[in-house]
Amino acid sequence: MGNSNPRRTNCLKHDRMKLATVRKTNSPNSEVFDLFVSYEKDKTCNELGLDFKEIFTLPKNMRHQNTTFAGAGIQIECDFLINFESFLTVTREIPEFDSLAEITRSLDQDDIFPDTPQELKLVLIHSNLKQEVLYFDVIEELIRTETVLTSLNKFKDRHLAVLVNPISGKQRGRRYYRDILAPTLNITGIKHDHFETDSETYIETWVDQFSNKPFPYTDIILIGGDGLFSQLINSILNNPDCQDIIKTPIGLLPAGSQNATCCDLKGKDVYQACRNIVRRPTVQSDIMKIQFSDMDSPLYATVILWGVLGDVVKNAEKLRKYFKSARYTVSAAKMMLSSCRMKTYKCSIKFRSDFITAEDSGENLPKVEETKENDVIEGTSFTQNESNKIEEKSWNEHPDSDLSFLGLVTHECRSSLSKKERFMPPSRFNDGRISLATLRKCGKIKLIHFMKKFSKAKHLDFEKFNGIEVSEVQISPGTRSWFNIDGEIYENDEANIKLLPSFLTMIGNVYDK
Ligand SMILES: Nc1ncnc2c1ncn2[C@@H]1O[C@H](COP(=O)(O)OP(=O)(O)OP(=O)(O)O)[C@@H](O)[C@H]1O
Repeated sequence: MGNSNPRRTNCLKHDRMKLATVRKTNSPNSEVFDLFVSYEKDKTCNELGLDFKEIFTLPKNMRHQNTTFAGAGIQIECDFLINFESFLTVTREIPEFDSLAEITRSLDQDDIFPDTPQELKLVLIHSNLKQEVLYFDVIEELIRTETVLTSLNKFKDRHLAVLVNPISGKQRGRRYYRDILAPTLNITGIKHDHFETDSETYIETWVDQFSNKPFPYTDIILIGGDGLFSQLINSILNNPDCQDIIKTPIGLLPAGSQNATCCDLKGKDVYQACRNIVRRPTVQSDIMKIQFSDMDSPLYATVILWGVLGDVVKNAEKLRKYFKSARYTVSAAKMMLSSCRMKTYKCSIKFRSDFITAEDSGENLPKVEETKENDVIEGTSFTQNESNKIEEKSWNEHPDSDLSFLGLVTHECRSSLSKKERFMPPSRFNDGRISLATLRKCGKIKLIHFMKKFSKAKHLDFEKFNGIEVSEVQISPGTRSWFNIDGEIYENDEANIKLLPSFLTMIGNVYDK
């Protein structure tokens, strides 16, 4: 969220560069301030670099004291401070949200000295769309400030495809688009086309239209949940004429029920997710390729759940209409309150832990021709070649076979429904590992204890819980059972899951470990 607390006092933690002398009103008699950007101590400050930390003003007469105090840890009061984490952009005019396109155009013009005299002012905009106006006396200082601050938005020529799922989660997708993303994109001059899903197959058809054509967008932005994201990557990767699209950076706005993918890319807060979309930091992200024993095409996912979690999600889908994003909780509660004993989920698990880079994997798309050959398996899965390959490799037998659940994830899996919950706290999108989590069979009371610890991300030391890092897994329940693949449900009796490291370019940041 935007942080513009005018009296924060820690700006001297950083070194700083003065940009200009400014006033807060356009009256020539108003109080004068010095405007600074700060950057981390001991780092070289590159005028057009991206390492700035804060923008702040100090009363002009504090300048000398300020120099004396630098580094001494003495607290002084900034009159105005914006953390760069929340700073969105800077414009020349106070934006009116219906005429934002005009403002963008005026910013794009090269003639920075307009014919008609204008007020020398800049409007600093936070990611919560709050604004701060600064008036300048000297045009050169205004331009320098504008140049330094706009340098943060380094990707200018972008054209976004924004896809909104209006039924995701609490059905806030349309509102997030209309009230938050669209105005933000307009302010920052980022072009976009808007699409709204009207059926479960919309995404697939949308991707299909670009078969064998140049993809016209620089970024794909999804306003929805994890299911929408999963649908997008599967629609791209399972269409041999569109696989090149997977190179496109994908950004998310958290409008779904859990939004694990978006939360783990530091986008739990919708404004923060929006800021990520504008600034466009990217993370090369791992995904898993899943080959079911009786499905022709593989699936791609970041989260696979099996056992009680597969069943809970399957039953939750029937409750979507009435309980929306609370459906998972209701489905779990129903299972716990039923008179039946907890089911034991039996399966044999084999895994490998030889970690490879994207180059080694030989599956780093987009090599469209290669993908056609290797990824779209003709006929039944596990062709002779493929199964021979599996046998040649050194597989380890997992010690647990009577389970409550099994989970495979390529990221932590935070949840927008809970503050602390994280399925696999050490896992990161870009660590080149699949985290394999198992919970040995337990009764309802034990499971409740586990869930209590789980909700605080303190479950890693739970006696029946086991978490390991793997590169490939074979799950054989023997009988057909439910697999939850990124929130979608598939019934099968065997799955081979392989890590594709650094396969996707996701917009966002990962949390430090
Ligand atoms: N207009 C629509 N009508 C019906 N279903 C749709 C429509 N648009 C998308 N879908 C389907 O909705 C499903 C779920 O979408 P999404 O992941 O966005 O929300 P969610 O399930 O509420 O959130 P999460 O996945 O975070 O739990 C997707 O599988 C998608 O196919």
